[in-house]
This record gives sequence, structure tokens and C-alpha cells, in this order.
Amino acid sequence: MNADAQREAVYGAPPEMLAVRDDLTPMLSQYADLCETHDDALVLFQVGDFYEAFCGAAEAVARTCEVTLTKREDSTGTWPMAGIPIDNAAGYLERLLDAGYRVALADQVEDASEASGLVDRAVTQLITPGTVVDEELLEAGRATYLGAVARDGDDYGLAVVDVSTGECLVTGADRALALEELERLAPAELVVGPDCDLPSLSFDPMETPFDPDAFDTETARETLSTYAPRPAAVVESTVELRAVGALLAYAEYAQGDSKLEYVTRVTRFDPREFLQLDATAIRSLELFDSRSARAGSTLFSVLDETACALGRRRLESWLRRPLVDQNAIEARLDAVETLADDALSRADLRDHLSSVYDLERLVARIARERASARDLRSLKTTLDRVPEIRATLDGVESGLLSDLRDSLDELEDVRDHIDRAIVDDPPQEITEGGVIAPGYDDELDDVRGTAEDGREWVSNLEAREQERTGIDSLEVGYNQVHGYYIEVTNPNLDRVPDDYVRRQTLKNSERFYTPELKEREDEILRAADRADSLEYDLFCEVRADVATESERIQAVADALSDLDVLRTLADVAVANDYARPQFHDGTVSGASGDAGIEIDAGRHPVVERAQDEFVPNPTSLPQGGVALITGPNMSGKSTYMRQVALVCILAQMGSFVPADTARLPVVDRVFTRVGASDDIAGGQSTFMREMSELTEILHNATEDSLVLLDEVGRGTSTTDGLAIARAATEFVHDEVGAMTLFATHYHDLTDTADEREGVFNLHFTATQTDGDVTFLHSVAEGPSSSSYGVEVAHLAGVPATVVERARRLVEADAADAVADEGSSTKPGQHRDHTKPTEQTQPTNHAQSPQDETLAAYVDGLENGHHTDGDAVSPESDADRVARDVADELREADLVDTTPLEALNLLSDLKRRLE
Ligand SMILES: Nc1ncnc2c1ncn2[C@@H]1O[C@H](COP(=O)(O)OP(=O)(O)OP(=O)(O)O)[C@@H](O)[C@H]1O
Repeated sequence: MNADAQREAVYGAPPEMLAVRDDLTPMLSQYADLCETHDDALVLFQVGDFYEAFCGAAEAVARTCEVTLTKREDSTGTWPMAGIPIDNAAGYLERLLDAGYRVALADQVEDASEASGLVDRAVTQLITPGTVVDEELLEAGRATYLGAVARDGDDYGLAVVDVSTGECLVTGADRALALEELERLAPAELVVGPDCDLPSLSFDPMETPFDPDAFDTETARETLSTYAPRPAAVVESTVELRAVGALLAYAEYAQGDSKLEYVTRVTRFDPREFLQLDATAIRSLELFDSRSARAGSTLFSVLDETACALGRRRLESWLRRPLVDQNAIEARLDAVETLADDALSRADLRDHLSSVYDLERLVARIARERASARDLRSLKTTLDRVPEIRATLDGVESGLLSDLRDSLDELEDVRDHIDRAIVDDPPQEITEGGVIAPGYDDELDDVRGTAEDGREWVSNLEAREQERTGIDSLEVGYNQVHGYYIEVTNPNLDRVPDDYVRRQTLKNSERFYTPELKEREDEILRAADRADSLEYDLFCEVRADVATESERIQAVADALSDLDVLRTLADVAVANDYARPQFHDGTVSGASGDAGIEIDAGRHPVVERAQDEFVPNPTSLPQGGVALITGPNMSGKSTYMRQVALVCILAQMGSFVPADTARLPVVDRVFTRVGASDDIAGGQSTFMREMSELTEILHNATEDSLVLLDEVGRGTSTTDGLAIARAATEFVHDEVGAMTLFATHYHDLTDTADEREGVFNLHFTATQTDGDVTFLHSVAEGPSSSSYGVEVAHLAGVPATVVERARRLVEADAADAVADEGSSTKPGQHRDHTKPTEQTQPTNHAQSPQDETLAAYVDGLENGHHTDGDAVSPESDADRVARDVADELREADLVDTTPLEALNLLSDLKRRLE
């Protein structure tokens, strides 16, 4: 049995109970019923202060939570049983979730003391990765999404909801785009509609089977209409409607079949309204997760100076979805600039925002009737900061900041209500009194007065009775079991008056009560009980009243989230010396002239923080330009390429950038094919993965895209790899026109620059002394002459004998190559590195408009010409190159040449000959 099957085996009613169903005790019968109606989860059944599970489920709970497996015995049998204490259930629930269980909490839904017979129980909450709402089980700064996908032919609908905050998003797209969006949102749990047929994803959501009828168009419309009166105004297609309808239906089911009152807005978005970043780009640019040894160093960690959880979640969402609307970007940049120039306001804002509670989750708890009196007070404390925050923003220049200021509703009515109703420092429990402030409710004040008078009477009793009896040691006390008593020590018992009634005998004393004391006691207890239940009712009323303002509070939360991010970006810009990026007018394709990427002294925001010194580098990548970047291993090629992409991403999320100046286009997508990594889980070899990522880029990149290619082709033989690299470079340049940075160790590729105007060479250099290489990390024009691979191997500690042998092999190979070229290559017979062999031809998918061009392109390469019709004349070129090489060899001064220089020269000559 696999793990899933093992878990599912304990869902549903235990077969051994079903076998004696009619004989079960009423309680176990109720348990079996609830297990049957919730047979997609492990039912935890409230019995007093514990959640209990029986039979197979008990064994699973005992094993997973490391609690004792006990048994419950009754007339119908002996049932294995395990229980977890409700008071600290969170830790145990987390273990069950981590082990992959779905858990249904069957709570007692009536007061056990008021129940006649069996206490009523119902499943109030399903706990699964996408439906958890308990603060302890949620990550503070990260949205936890529950998602649903629906399909209609080639169209997909995708919806997500964060049940802890009420954020609900829906979108629709073709398969590729929908999958990309799914990867970007990475819901923790996914309800998959009929026929969706999803591929394996790069994250690992729990896939939840749910009633396929929920995806039915009419059912979905009905579900959505309780959240949005006019569903048609929210979604743009039935497939979107089906996704969001099913999503909300499942979320309601998970919350004990109740409407999610705090989902006050369903927001539709179009993925094309954002800079598209697929999972590969997000991963390889290390936006959120670090793959390198510098664990924890990600772009997000560099940016995360947020003051509150609201800001942290918003920052994550801005970084995942940079904008493409230039006006919106500029509005954010204006706001960041305003705050960057105003250290005082920035500090004030930080101060205020750091005492802001997680309003979104508070509101959700309030609406779900799970908020405590402390939660209401936290809400009040947070709202108290709003006027101060507004005041900080008084007279700000930025349009966005003043809009945010205006949307900060001070919610005076809500604040005032909470302030009047709830005491300053309420207890955690809401059923035991002490929650409602004096003066809020007349009846409560009366009842409290009665109890108070009674207590006062009791507190004076001791003195009165001492005087009446003449027993100085007489004491009045109280205990939970016996209530109030008058205690007299044994030597004084003969002085006890007649109206004393014996209550309890101790070793050295006797305890008594008087009829009057009893009467007062009953009065006090009645009044205290009445006060507690009145307080509870009043508290629920206040909570319900506040819940009706959810939408207003959410709007404040929204504005505070944005503010915290803008303030954070300003802080980061100042602390790290970032500059405001300038955008060209319109996108690349819409502009003329200087439309490419121009960065002066750019830095990699994460690497620069991880080391003492960082060498800034310029970038000048014109529209449609392809930069081929060569240089030794470890010289900084990948860092350089990534820093360009990160600058673009930062700029489009509204952040300043690590550079002296940056003039940028608005790019529509950032594509990366960076580093060779196996996708064993996805069943792809390194090379297959590399090729499918390349295919993805060649199909989808546009002239507004930025493409990073790092060592494409290295997963196969040199000849094939080089051919693929060359064909891809030419295609990206000739057909796609995307701005491209291509790092390569194929030095032979660099001559593409001679053939195509938009292709140019950049290289990174290193100096070598006594066999050791020092990297300069600075980019320069033109191709590099050597990769210094053997020297880097030496630096990395490869044993000296191996390094020495490698060095000799390289020298011999270079010498052979020269000899080969001299003896066997005749003009017109040079090796054609551009010609892919059969098994490496890119597959013709013929799916996108670019496919046909791509296929034609590869055809062209095979037939020795290019699709752009530029006939090259290999023979005359070869003659010329051979002559130049011969001249250079003749002129070389071998006496003053170091072995490395000789090797470089050889490599260069060889490259040119080939
Ligand atoms: N501009 C820079 N200034 C200072 N250090 C740098 C710079 N660029 C890169 N480095 C350092 O050099 C290391 C190697 O850089 P990087 O991985 O970019 O090299 P590479 O040329 O892509 O190597 P390979 O070809 O082996 O993939 C980085 O981890 C970083 O520590």
C-alpha cells in the first residue's frame, strides 16, 4: 500500500464498528455517522477536553502524534482509542498535516451541561494544507492558497482563495499560461475539475477530490452569486466561473458548510497584466528560494525589511508579479522616491506599522466567529495607528501615497465600539467573564453589582463573626468544591453558635456555614453565572457587529500592506544605494531608437550583499540584441546575466535598482535557461529538460522579452551542443528579436557576431600568475580567448596529478587541432559546426506561430543556408581566415610567450579556422 492509500485506509467509518452498527453506544454511533459523512478525512471527535479517534484512525494518530494508544471498552467491544488535548491541539494537527492527513474536527456544538442525553456534534472545520486557518499552523508572511482548476477544451480557469484572509483571485488562460500562473501561485491544495489532466508540477500541492457537480456551470454560478451579486461582472468565461464556483463550494464545505463571510471581493486578473515569470525563472533567479550554498540569500530576503505580516505578504505578491503597466510602475516609483527622500516619515511609518497586527487574518477570524476578545483589542490597537499613519502622509507629493492616505478609513465607529465594549486587557477565554467593560450594558452592570455586594458582605463576615463568637482565629474562606465556609480550630469548637451548620471536618479544625451565608453564596453564584453568560452574548454581538464592517477593515488592511511595501522599498533603496530606474516611453516594440537595456554600474543585489567586494558592471543591450558572453569558469558570467534580469524585475515591481543609472524598457517576460539541473522527479534527463526549457523560450519569447541562456547545449556532445547553441542564437536573433544574454563556453559560437549585426561578444577576464587565476569580474567587449577550465579545477583542489595530466591533454589537443587544420582541411572542406546531427534536431511541435519558422530555420541550417537568405560564402571566408591565421602564426614571438598565452593563441587561431 502506498502512503496515500495508507492514509485513506483510516478515513471513513471503521469497518469493525460498522459490523456492530446497531449495537454501538449512542456516542460511538454518532462518531461512525460523522466518519461516514466525512469519509475524505480523519475525523477527530471532541469528547470534553480531548479530540479522540478510534480504531485505525486512533493508531494513525498515536503513531503520528506520538501519543499513547489506549482503548475504550463498552458492551459492544474494546475499541483502540487515541486522544489529543484540545487546548494545545495545534502542534498535533501540524504533525498530522505534515504526514499528509486531511483532518475533520467534529466539535461539540451544544453545551454539554445543557444537553439532554447525547451532546450534539458536527464537523466544524476541515484541516488540510489549503484550508488551515489556525494562526499556529500558518506562515505569517506568506499567503496560503487553496486552488481550483477547471477546463473547457483548450481554455483553463484557475481560482485561488486564502481562507485565512479572504483574498480570492480568479483568472482564465490557455493551458500554458494557466499552468504558469498555477506555478506562480503555488496553492498548497488543489481541487482539480473533471478532465483537467495536469502535468507534474514543480511544487507539491495536495490534490483534493471533490464533488464534480461543484464544477457544473449553474451550480458554480449559484455558489459565486452569494459572494458577488452579479457573477458575470466578476468572471470573463464559464470556465473561470466553474473554477471559482467549485473553489468556494469546497472552501465552504471545509468550514463546516458555512459561507465565507470575509470573502468580500472576488478579483479577476489577466496574467498578461503582469510581467510573466514562470516557475523556472522564479527558481533560477532565486527570487524566493536559494539554490546555492548562500542559503537564505534570495532577492526576497534582501528586500524583506517589512514591518508587519501584511507588508510581508504584499511584498511577496509584488515580487511574484511585477507590473507591465508603465503608469502603475511609475506611480510606485514616485511613492518610493518620495519616501526615500524623507527619512523622518519613513522612520515614523516603520514605527507605526511595526505595531500593526495582521488585520486580514484578524478580520477573517472575526467573521468566522473564532476571534477572542484579545483579537478585538488587537484590531482596536491597529486601528488606533491609522490616524497617526494618515498624519505622517499629510501633504505627500506622490499620487499613490496620497491615494493610500485617503483610503485609510479611520473606522472611528468600530474603534469606539470595541473600546467601550471590551476591557483593556481581556482574558483569552471568552466564556469565563472579565471581557466586557463596565458601563457598556446596564443589565450586566446590575448583575455584577449583585455579585459584588454579595462578595463584599462575605468579606466583612469574618470580622463580624469573630466579634459575635469571640473567636479571634475564626476565618472565612472559599474553595471550589464546598464554596464559602467559616473555619474554627478544634480548641474553639465549644464557642460555635447554634446557627452554624457543619460542612467539612479537617484534622485541626471544622468548617461551617450559616443559612444566611448559604443564601448569599447562592446569590453570588447565580449572579456570576448570569454575568458570564451575559458577557458571552454581548461579546458575540460586538464581534458580529464588527464583522459587518469586514469590507472596510479589509480596505484599510490593503492600504497598510501597500504602504509597508513602498516604505520597505524606500528603506532598501537608501540602505543599499539603489537608483531610480528610468523607462523608455512605451514598451520596446512601441518605441523607436534607444529602446534596449542600458545600465551603468549594475550590481547583483544578492551577491553584492554576500561578499565584501563586488565589481559593478555596465550593460548595453539594444533592442533585439544578443550578447554572447564568454570567459573562464567562475569569472562572473551567470552573476552578470542574472543581475540584468533582477534589475528589470525590481524596476517593474516598482523598486529602485542596484545600479548608478538604468534606462529600461518594460519587458513582457523574463525567460531563463540557466544551469543544468536534473529533473528526476519530473522524469526528464538534464538534456531533455534543457531542451524543453529552450523550446519554451523559442516558442514564446517576443521582442519585448528578456532571455537569459546559460550554457545551452552543454548537456550533450560538443558538436551537437554547439550546433544547437548556434541555431538557437540565430533563431532568437533573426526570428524572435528578444533581448538576449547568452553565456557560453563554446568559443566557436562567438563568430556569430561577425555574421549578424545584432549579435555581439562580451567577455569576462582573469589574470594568471604562477598557474593561479585571479578573476577580475569585470565585463569587456569582444570574445574571451580561453576558459581556464584546468586552472579553475586546480583552484577547486582537484589533485595535482589530475590537473597536470589535463593540462597536457589540452596542450596536445590544441597541437593536434592545428596539425589537423593544416594537413587535412582544404578550403571549402571545413568542419561545419552549425549542422545539427539527426538525433539532436529540435522537435517540430508545430504549435505556435513561431514553430513553423523554427522548423524552417532548422531545415535551412541543414541545407547550409539561413532563412533570412543572407548567403554566406564559406570558401572565400575560409581562405581569408586561413591566410590571416598563417600570418599571425608566422609573426608570433614564441620566445616571450608564456604557456598560457601560447594556449590562448592556439585556441583563438583554432576558433577562427573553424
Ligand atoms: N561582479 C562581481 N564582483 C565580485 N564577485 C563576483 C562578481 N561576479 C561574480 N562574482 C563571484 O564569482 C562567483 C562565480 O560567478 P559566476 O557563477 O557568475 O561565474 P560563471 O562565469 O558563470 O561561472 P561558470 O562558467 O562556472 O558557470 C560568484 O559566486 C561570486 O562570488
